[in-house]
Amino acid sequence: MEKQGTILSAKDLSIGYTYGKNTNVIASDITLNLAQGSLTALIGANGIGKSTLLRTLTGIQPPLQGSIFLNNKDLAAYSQKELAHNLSIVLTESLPPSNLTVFELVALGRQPYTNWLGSLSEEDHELVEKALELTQTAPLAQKKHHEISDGQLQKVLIARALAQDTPLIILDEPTTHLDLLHKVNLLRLLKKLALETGKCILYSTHDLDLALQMSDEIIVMANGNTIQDSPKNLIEQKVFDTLFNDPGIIFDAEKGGFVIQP
Ligand SMILES: Nc1ncnc2c1ncn2[C@@H]1O[C@H](COP(=O)(O)OP(=O)(O)OP(=O)(O)O)[C@@H](O)[C@H]1O
Repeated sequence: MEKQGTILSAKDLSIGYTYGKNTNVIASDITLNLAQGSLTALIGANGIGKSTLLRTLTGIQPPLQGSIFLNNKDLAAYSQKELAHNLSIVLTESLPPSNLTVFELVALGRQPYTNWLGSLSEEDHELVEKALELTQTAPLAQKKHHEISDGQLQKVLIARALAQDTPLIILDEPTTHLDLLHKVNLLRLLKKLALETGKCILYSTHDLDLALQMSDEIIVMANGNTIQDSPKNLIEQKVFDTLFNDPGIIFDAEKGGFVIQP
């Protein structure tokens, strides 16, 4: 039985790649539970398997073992259209060249609901405008998307996910390319959206100090195991002390951040 308010859960999950008869297991025994209205960070060293896990949780690649449930239904049983009504994905990759305005880009989030001509109903228009407002990108609406900064584009892509109106939003490294101020602003926005709209938001990041301060929960991928808990509990369990396997990178539990010994 799933916990109340659970949007996404995985049990005894193994993730990785198969080539013919060979299997490369990247991580196994992953159990996680993401609730409505929560902001969860996914952290771990380069190459540990964060993107592989996100690709598996979004149905882009199948799990090697175990089960994933989205809104109480097996992820494998979703059609593409149903999935687009339940899950939106924000990637950091640059967008293909186009002349779309910010409004048009955000309106693409309505595609799973529009008719084959892609014309927007009144409700679609309202949802796009609301998404622009929530992300404070309404003043950019008529600009071409290639005329805005990286920080603004991240917000616009989040607006597109909001316009898609799904209970779960997954973001792959949304703070990459941003300076500290814009990283903080983006995480504040995600936290506010989780709180005010009740959405379940999962994002991967290398900004550990920020993840510790801004997230409700953290999923830590480390060699051999994956743990999910609140930042406070993870600090108490000393999970961060051995994250990098380097005696010169020390976690200072009092400051709640990493200290480097040169
Ligand atoms: N398409 C693929 N086919 C086979 N192996 C892959 C593929 N993509 C990634 N891998 C391997 O899976 C492992 C985990 O990679 P992944 O990209 O999931 O890590 P990550 O934690 O997201 O890394 P980073 O923080 O550097 O983005 C790596 O050993 C990588 O070489």
